[in-house]
Amino acid sequence: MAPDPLVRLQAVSKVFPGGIVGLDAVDLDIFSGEFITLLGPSGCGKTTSLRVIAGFESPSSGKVLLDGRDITALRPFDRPVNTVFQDYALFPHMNVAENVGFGLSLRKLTGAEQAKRVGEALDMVGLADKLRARVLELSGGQRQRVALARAIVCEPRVLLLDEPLSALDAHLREQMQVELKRLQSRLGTTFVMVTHDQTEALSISDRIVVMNKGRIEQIAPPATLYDRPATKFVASFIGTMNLLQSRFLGRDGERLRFAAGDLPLEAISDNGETPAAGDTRTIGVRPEDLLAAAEAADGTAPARVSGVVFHGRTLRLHAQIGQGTYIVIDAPRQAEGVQFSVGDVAHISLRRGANCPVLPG
Ligand SMILES: Nc1ncnc2c1ncn2[C@@H]1O[C@H](COP(=O)(O)OP(=O)(O)OP(=O)(O)O)[C@@H](O)[C@H]1O
Repeated sequence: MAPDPLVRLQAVSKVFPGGIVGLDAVDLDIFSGEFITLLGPSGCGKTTSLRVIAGFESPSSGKVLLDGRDITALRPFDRPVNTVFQDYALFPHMNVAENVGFGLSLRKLTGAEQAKRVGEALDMVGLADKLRARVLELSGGQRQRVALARAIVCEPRVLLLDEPLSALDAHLREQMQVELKRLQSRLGTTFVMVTHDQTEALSISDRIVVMNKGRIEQIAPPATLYDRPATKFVASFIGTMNLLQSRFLGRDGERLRFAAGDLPLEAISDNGETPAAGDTRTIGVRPEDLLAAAEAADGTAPARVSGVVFHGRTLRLHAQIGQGTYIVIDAPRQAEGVQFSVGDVAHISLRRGANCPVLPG
C-alpha cells in the first residue's frame, strides 16, 4: 500500500476572471522526501499548482491537504511551506546573512540561535564564506544559492521552486541541477519544482508530473515517462518520438507486431489489449530505436533522406517512408562506415528488443 501523501491536491480547479481555466480538476499526491517536478508547456498550469500549494492562490473548487489536514483556507505564512522564486526576490540592500536570516526574524529565536541557523543554511549551499557579502556583489549562481538558503533556513516540510535555475547560463544551470538534487537528498525535504525544461526535469526528479491545459497527463519516474509515455502528448513532449500510424499484424506472446507502411514494428501494449487484425494504432518509436543501413534486408523499409543533422555521437536523419510518412532516425556517426546524404535511400529497421509503446488516440 502506498504511504499517505504529505501534500494532496483533491479535485483542484482554478478559474481566473474572464473564465480562463488555470487548473481543471487536478488530483495530485506528493510524498514525503521526494523531488517532484511539474513539467509542461507555457500556460499549462504549473505555476498555478505551485501557488495553490503555497497558499498564494485559493482554488475555485477542491481541497489542499497537508498530512491529511485540510489547509485550503490557511494563509501562506501559516503553512510549513517555503517558495524559491524565479527572480530570487532577494533584498539588494541587505547582506547575505541578513537576507537568509530574514525568514527567521518572524520567529522567536535568540540572536545566537538565529546566527547558528543562518550559518548552517549557508554551509549547506556552499556559501559559508560569503556571510557579509552584499547581494549585488554576487554572481547569478551565488544569488541562487542565497535564495535557497533563505528558503531552507526555516526548515519547511515542503520547498516549492518556481523555475529556480532559469536565470543561469546552460553550464552553471547543469552544475546547479546536481547541487540542488544533492541538497534535497541531504535535507530529506520534499521539493516541488516547476520547469518547462524537460532535460532538467528528467535529470533531477524522482517523479515528473506532465501537465497540459490545466490537467495532468501523466505522473511517473523519468525513465517510465521516457519509455512508457501514456499519451501522445507525453510521447512528443519528452524527447523526440516518431508517432507512426501502424497496421496490426498479429501477436507473438507479449509482443504485438505492426507495420507502418513497409516498416515492420513491434510494440508492447500497456493495457493488455490485442487489436483486431488490420486495426490501426499509433506506435511511438524513438529515433535511437531505428537503424539505417545502405542495403535492403529482411525487415527493412526504404526511406528517402531529406536532412542530415550533426548531433555529436550520432547523426540525425530526417527521412520519408512509404506514402511520405516523416520519420527521424539517430544513426551512429561511423556505423560500419555508412554515411548518408540528402537524397540517398536509407534502409530503415527497428532495433531488436526495442520497446515501443502503443499510444491511445
Ligand atoms: N492571475 C491570473 N489571471 C488570469 N489568468 C491567469 C492568472 N494566472 C494564470 N493565469 C492563466 O492560467 C493558465 C495557467 O497559468 P500558469 O501560470 O499556471 O501556467 P504555467 O504552466 O506556469 O506557464 P509558464 O510556463 O508560462 O509560467 C494560463 O492560461 C494563464 O494565462
